[in-house]
Amino acid sequence: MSDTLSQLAQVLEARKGASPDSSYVASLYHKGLDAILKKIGEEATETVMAAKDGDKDKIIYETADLWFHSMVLLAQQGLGPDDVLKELERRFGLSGLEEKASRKVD
Ligand SMILES: N=c1c2ncn([C@@H]3O[C@H](COP(=O)(O)OP(=O)(O)OP(=O)(O)O)[C@@H](O)[C@H]3O)c2ncn1[C@@H]1O[C@H](COP(=O)(O)O)[C@@H](O)[C@H]1O
Repeated sequence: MSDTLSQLAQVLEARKGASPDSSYVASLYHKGLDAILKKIGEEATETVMAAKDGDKDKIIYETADLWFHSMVLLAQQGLGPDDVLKELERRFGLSGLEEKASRKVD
């Protein structure tokens, strides 16, 4: 897993013990699942709008917001980015793309 995702996941885990007044992430945990899902919906919509505008910088910014809030959801559910990466790796292996990708490099 990327160091950034791994380190962010550790911070998100640590925020479970923080006061809602001291941290944005802790305040989201405190508000609960619906508040986290609302943020994911908003950030997904903003990502779509950025793509429709063809604004690459904004696509990156909004996708980062979307990934971040998805990671908050994973943490709140007792999951982490490694669970999602394992699923992607499983699909990658199943489709034979791994083999095709390595052949392309050769
Ligand atoms: N990566 C992020 C990150 N990305 C986005 N955000 C927050 O997500 C929110 C995005 O919401 P919007 O785009 O709707 O902007 P907004 O209008 O300010 O938000 P709202 O007032 O509507 O909530 C903003 O408040 C951002 O600050 C983040 N907040 C925190 N992190 C990481 O999480 C770590 C822990 O954060 P804290 O819990 O705040 O210490 C930090 O060290 C960062 O690494």
